[in-house]
Amino acid sequence: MSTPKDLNLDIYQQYLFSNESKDISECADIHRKCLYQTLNASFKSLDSTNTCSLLDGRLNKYTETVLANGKNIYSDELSNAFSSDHQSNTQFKLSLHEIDMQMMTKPLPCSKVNYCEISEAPTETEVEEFIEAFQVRNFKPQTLHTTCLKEKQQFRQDTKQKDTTYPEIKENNHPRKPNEETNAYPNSFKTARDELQLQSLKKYGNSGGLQNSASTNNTLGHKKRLGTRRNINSKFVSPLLSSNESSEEIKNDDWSADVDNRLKNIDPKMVELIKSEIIDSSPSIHWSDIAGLTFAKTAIQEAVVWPLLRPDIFTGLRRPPKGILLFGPPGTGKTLIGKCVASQSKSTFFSISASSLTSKWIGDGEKMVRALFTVARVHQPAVIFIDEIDSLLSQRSETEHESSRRIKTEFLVQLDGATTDNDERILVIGATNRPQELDEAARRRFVKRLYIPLPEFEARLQLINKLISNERNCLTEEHFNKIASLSDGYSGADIKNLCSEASLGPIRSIDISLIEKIQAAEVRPLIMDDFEKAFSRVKSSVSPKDLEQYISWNKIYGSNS
Ligand SMILES: Nc1ncnc2c1ncn2[C@@H]1O[C@H](COP(=O)(O)OP(=O)(O)OP(=O)(O)O)[C@@H](O)[C@H]1O
Repeated sequence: MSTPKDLNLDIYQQYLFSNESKDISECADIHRKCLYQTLNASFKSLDSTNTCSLLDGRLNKYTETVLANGKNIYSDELSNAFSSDHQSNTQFKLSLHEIDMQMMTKPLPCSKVNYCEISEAPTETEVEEFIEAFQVRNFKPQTLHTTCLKEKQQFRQDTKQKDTTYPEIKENNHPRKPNEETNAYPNSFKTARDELQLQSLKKYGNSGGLQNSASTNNTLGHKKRLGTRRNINSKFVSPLLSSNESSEEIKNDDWSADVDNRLKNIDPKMVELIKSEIIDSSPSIHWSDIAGLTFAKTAIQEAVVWPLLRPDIFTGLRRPPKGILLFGPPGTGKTLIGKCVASQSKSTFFSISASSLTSKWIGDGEKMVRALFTVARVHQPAVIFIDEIDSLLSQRSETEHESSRRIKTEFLVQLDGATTDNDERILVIGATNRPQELDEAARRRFVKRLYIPLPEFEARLQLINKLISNERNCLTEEHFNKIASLSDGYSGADIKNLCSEASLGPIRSIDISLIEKIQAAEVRPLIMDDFEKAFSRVKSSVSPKDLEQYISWNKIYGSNS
C-alpha cells in the first residue's frame, strides 16, 4: 500500500516528468544503471576504499540527474547505505549488500508516467517535503588513497565511453535553465523546485531561496534535518573518507574528464575483465624474496628495472629491451621474477597465461590481446607477463587452428608496437618451459633470453631457511645443510612442496582422537625425521633429460650462456 509520502513522490515525479523531461528521465535511468553496474563491478574486484571512489563518480552523476529532476525512491536507499552510521569498512560493504539491486534496475516510477497529463501542480508543502527528502546524511570525509585515485581515473576513462552514448544533460541547454536576464524559465515550465525558489523569493526576498526555505523548516521545527544538502554541483563524499582529509584530492579528480582515446575501440567488458582478472595486485615482491638466481636478477635489474624507473637516462644505445624471455624448468621462480620486476619498477603488472588466451576466450583471443596491450598502454609503465608463451608463439604447423594463428599474428603485431615505440614504457615478459617450441619470429622479438635454472645449493638452503622460519622446529644448521644437499635437482616449487609435506609430520604424529581438542602449542616441533619422510613422498619434478634440453638451448640462444 502506498504511504502518503510515496503518493507525494509519485505526484511530484509525474509533475516533473509530464511535459518535456523524457530525456532526463531516461538519463536518470541510465545513470542509475551505471551506478548499479559500478556497484556490482566494484564488489567483485576492489576493496572498500576503491569501491567508494568509483561509486563517488557514479553516484554523483546519478544524483545530479535525479536531484535536478525529481526525487527518486532509490536515492533514499543509497543515502542510507552511505550514511555516516557506517563507521567501518565492513559495515559499509555490508550496507552496500543490503541495497536492493533488483529494485534499482527497474525503471524509475517516473518513467512509466512520462506522458501523463497532470492538471494540478503539487502544493508548496508537498514540494518542500520532497526538497527535504533530498537531504542526504552528513558523509564523513576520509583519505582517498592515491592508488584509489588512479583506479578511479581509469575507471572513469572506461565508463565514460558508455555514458557518451546516452543523452547528456548540459548546463547550458537544460530545459529548465532560467533565462539569465529575466530569470524566467523556458516554455513557462517550472519544476517544483523552481516554483519553490520563486515562492521563497516572494516570501523572503533575495535572502530566501532553497536553502533558506530548508532552514525555515528547521526554525519552525516541522522537519528533522538529515544533514548537508546534496545539490547539483556537490560531490558525493564517501563515508570512508576521513574527516581531517582535505577534499582537494577529490576535487582534483573530475569524473567527466575525456575518455582515453586509446580505449575507445575496445570492448568495455574486456577492459573490465582485464582489470579484474589480469591486473595482478598481489603483495609486492622484493629481490630478496627470490632465492639464488643472482645472474638473472642482476641482468633484469640492469636491463629493465632501472630503465623503467629512469627512461630519460636509458635512451639511444642504452635503450632497454622491451621483450624478455624467461625459460627454464617449471617452478623455478619465473613468475616470481615477473612480479618482482613489476613491483620494483613501480609498474602495473598484467599476468596472463597464454593458454587461456587460446582456450578461455575462444574466438575472442585476438581481441583480448589487443585489449590487453591497449589497457597496458593506458596504465604505463606496465609489465605484461605471459606465462606458457610457447602455447601462443609455437612454430607454425599445418594443423594449427585458424583462431590461434590470428591470436599469434595479433600478438606479434602488438609486441612489435610495444617494442618499437620509444615512448612506451611497456615490458613484455614471456615465460616458458619449452623454449625449443617457440617460433623464430617470436624468439627474435624477445631480445633478452634468460635461463632460470634449478636452484643451486646456496639458493636451496636460503629457501628452506625462509620457509621453515615460521614453523616451530628443532632443526640444527647441520640439518638444514643436509636437507639442502638432499634436495639437489629440486625446483623452488618442489622445495616448497617438500617443506609443506614435512610440516605435516608433527600433525600426523598426533592421535586422531585428540586432533579436535589439542592446543596449537602442544603440537610438537618439526624434526629432521619429518624431512626424511617427506623426501620419500616429494620427488623432483624435473628430469635430467629435460635439464639437458634447457642447457643446450641456452648455449645457442640464451643471454646468460
Ligand atoms: N628462486 C625462488 N625463490 C623463492 N621461491 C621460489 C623460487 N623458485 C620457486 N619458488 C617458489 O615456487 C613457487 C612457484 O614459482 P613460480 O610460479 O615463480 O615458478 P615458475 O617458474 O613460473 O613455474 P611455471 O613454469 O610452472 O609457471 C613460488 O610461488 C615460490 O614459492
